[in-house]
Amino acid sequence: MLRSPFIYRDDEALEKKFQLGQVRRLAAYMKPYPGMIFGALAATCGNIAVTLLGPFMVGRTIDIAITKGNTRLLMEDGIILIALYLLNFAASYVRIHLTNRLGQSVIQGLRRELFSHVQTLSNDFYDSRPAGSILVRIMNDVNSLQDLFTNGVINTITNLFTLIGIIAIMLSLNWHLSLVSLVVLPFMFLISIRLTVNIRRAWQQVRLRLSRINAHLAEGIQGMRVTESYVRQEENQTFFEKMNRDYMGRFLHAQRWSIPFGPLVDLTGALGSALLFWYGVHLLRADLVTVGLLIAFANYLGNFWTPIGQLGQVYNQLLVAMASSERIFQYLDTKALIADTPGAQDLPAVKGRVTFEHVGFEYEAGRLALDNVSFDAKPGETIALVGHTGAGKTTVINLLARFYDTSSGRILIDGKDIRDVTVESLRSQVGMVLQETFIFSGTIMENIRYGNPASTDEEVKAAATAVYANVFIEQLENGYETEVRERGNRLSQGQRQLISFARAILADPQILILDEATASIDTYTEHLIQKGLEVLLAGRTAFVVAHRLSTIRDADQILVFDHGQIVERGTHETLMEGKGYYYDLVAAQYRFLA
Ligand SMILES: Nc1ncnc2c1ncn2[C@@H]1O[C@H](COP(=O)(O)OP(=O)(O)OP(=O)(O)O)[C@@H](O)[C@H]1O
Repeated sequence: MLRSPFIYRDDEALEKKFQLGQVRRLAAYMKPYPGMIFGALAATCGNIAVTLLGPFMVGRTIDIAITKGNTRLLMEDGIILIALYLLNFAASYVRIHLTNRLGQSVIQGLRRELFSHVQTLSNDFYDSRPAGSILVRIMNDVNSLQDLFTNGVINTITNLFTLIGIIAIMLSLNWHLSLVSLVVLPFMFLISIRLTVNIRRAWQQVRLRLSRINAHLAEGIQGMRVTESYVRQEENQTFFEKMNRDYMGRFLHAQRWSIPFGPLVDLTGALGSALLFWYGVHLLRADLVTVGLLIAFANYLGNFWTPIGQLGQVYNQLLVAMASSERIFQYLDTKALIADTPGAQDLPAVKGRVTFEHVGFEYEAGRLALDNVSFDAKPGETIALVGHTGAGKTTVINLLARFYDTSSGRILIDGKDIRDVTVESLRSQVGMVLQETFIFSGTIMENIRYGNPASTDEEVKAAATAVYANVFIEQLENGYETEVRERGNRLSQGQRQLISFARAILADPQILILDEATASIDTYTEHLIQKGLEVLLAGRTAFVVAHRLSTIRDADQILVFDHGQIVERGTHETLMEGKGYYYDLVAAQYRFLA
């Protein structure tokens, strides 16, 4: 059986208490659309008018036209009623159209803002949360605000006015009868608020179980190879079935809450009508009311339910929106750790000198990942960074690309502190070839062009040819137009690395960061990579987290890291002669990779 570590972390509450500040902040998103709001409100006035006037007209028709046999008036009232309901239809059409447009516009704007903000956030943000949770916020949390923006605001105004209007008309027609009719009102409120809260919570639990199943499935499918190799299918199946049963149980529980809702509403409505007619008949006998008035009251009573029910719904939507918007605002309020300092200027075209001056860095307070690191790389040099795992090599390149800022010391490019230049101008001149080359869905051509979107097909092909990637690309069934699916599953590690070389050539940065792939690559591709690498490194200042002895051997400087410090430096020859740390490292790690 899989135990607790495999139970997914439901880190987020599904609803939160009402908070006025948050509501105000949400409401501000509707500000850019005054036209739609006023249009929808105007249309809603049409609906309110019909709800208020309809029963009154029916009552009048019964009393004056039908009871007294006035056919002319009957015709007139008939035409007025038809006109009223046509108006209602037109008003509803316009209102629904406008509120949907409003809801979608707000949601689209919010999602755009969220995505563009998340794109500016620094690595520390992505380090601390799984991609799935970011995705959920941008999609699900924003979606869950949709109802509120689409119906919430306009419906609340409509419903409040409708209720006040109905009560006012009823009181003005006959206050005795009004009080009797209003007896059921508190029960209606109670059912609407209490029951729907429980129903909502029950369905939230269902959705939670469903998202756990989804998370488990996603992980299960991604990790299928590991599952198969450890023969863990049966355990996985048991765990999945447990989740499945849990989901079913929650679904049936939610159903049990939902089923009585409709009948209870009907029952309360029927009780109200019974009460109204029971008392009404007394008044009728005493000639205090007319039949028409009684029927008008019954209609008004029927019209109570919709606004009360909808107000209950808005209340529910608000509680859910509080939780979702809190999470959304949390992201929007997260400041990018790395941002342009005031007065930052563009980094001029780089020559390629890179200097680290007493650089120290800690990811977490108190744990130095780099400690007093200094070196100077001249334009065009290749600097190999070597050391045991966790020694600090990746940290050096993370700081150079300014994914993080140094905790102490400074980094200079051509003598300029990288914190004084704009992040964009820095990153556009520092190319990166990472171990795990990300391949986007699309063709090989598009994937290479990612390095420089402005390049022509010929330039893409020239770049691929320069790093010997053309050799394997031309053997694919559609050459450069071959579709590679998400993450490039159909390409080998070596082929992906060649594509990333071509990308980098196309981007043509003066400073290049290269994290060599460690995966074993067949000798032929290895040979291509070797030749491609020479072309790629030529004429650029390159920092290579090297895993091939050949790359290290050709480097102008080798920096040997241990526990965040440079413990040795020099060329392959001088370091080997020294028979120190590097010598041992090569003997232990790189012997077979030569
Ligand atoms: N995002 C992070 N948050 C916290 N600590 C980190 C983070 N990334 C790295 N570290 C820590 O910083 C230290 C240096 O890590 P770094 O990734 O620079 O090592 P490395 O030499 O590149 O190792 P490898 O060869 O395994 O990639 C390690 O102790 C590591 O645990």
